[in-house]
Amino acid sequence: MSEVHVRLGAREVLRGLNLSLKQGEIYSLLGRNGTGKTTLMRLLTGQLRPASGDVRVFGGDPSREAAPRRMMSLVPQDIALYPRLTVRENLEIMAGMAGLPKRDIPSRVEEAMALVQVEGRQRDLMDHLSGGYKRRANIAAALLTRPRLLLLDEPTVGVDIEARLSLHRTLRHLRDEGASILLTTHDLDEAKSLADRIGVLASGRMAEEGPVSDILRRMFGDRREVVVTLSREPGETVKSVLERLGLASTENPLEWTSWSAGVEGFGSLPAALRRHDIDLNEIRLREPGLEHVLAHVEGMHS
Ligand SMILES: Nc1ncnc2c1ncn2[C@@H]1O[C@H](COP(=O)(O)OP(=O)(O)OP(=O)(O)O)[C@@H](O)[C@H]1O
Repeated sequence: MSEVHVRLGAREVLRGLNLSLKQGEIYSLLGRNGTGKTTLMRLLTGQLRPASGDVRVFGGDPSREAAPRRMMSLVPQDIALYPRLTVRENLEIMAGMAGLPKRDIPSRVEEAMALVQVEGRQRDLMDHLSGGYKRRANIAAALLTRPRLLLLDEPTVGVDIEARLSLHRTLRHLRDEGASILLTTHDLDEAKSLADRIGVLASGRMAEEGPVSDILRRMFGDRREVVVTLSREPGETVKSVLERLGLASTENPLEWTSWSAGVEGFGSLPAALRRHDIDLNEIRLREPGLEHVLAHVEGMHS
C-alpha cells in the first residue's frame, strides 16, 4: 500500500502510510495501542477503503475484487469458532463456508490440523480446549484455503509457552513455503525472534522499518545503555547529582540510565559517582533492544 490516508471519525489514523510485503517473509507490526494496526489489517482484507492512496494485494484491490481476498486469510484476535462443536466439525464447516469443493474438505482439514498440531484434539469440543489449543484451531481455520498472505492480529496473547513455540514453528514453516505473513504483537521478544522485518507505526506512518538488527545499528550504532543501580532510594540532593551526571530516572527509583559513547565502557561515570559518595549497588552496560526502539519512536512522536 502506498501513501494511504484513513480517517475514522474525527481522527486521521493513517497519514501517508507505505507498506510493501515480500513473498516469503514474516513482518511484525509494532506500535502503541490505537496507532492503527487493526486499521491496516482491515485495509488489506478490503473491509475498509482508504480516503486516498492505493491498496494492492497480489495486484488487485481487495475492497473491490474477490481474487485478492481469496488468496489471504485473517486470524482475528477473538476465537471465531463454534464452542459446542468439535475442532474437526468446526473446520469442516469453515471449509464449506470458504467454498472449498466437497471432495477436498477432508484432506484440507487434515492438512490444516497437522500444520498447527491440533490433530490430537480434533474430537474435543472447542469449549473444552485450553486457550492455546483454541488459538491453534482458530489458525487452522485460516489455513484451510492455503492462503498466500496470512494476517494475524496478536496471535499469541494469553497462550502458554508451548502453544506459542508451536505457533512460531508453524509460521516459519509457512514462510519457508513462500507465504507472506503479517502479524501484530505487543510482545517484543516475539517480534525479535520471529520477524524478518518489523515496522513501527506512529503518528499514522511507518516510523521505522527493517530487520531488527539493522534498525538497532542505525539507531544506536555502538552505543550501550549504562544502567546504574543504587543501594538505596536517592534523596533530592543525590537525584540532582545523578541528573547533572547525565543519568535519567526510570520507573524503578533505584535504577538510573544513560547512554555510553561506544562499546568501551562507563567513561568517567564510576569515578564521578564515587566522588559524590553515591551508594552504588551495580553498574552495567545493556545492549539496546526493541524496547529502546519503541521508546525512541514514541519519544519522537509524543
Ligand atoms: N469507527 C471508528 N470511529 C472513530 N475512531 C475509530 C474507529 N475505529 C477505530 N478508531 C480509532 O482509530 C485508532 C486506530 O485504531 P486501531 O484499532 O487500528 O488501533 P490498533 O493499533 O489496532 O490498537 P490496539 O493495539 O489497541 O489493537 C484508535 O485511536 C481508535 O480509537
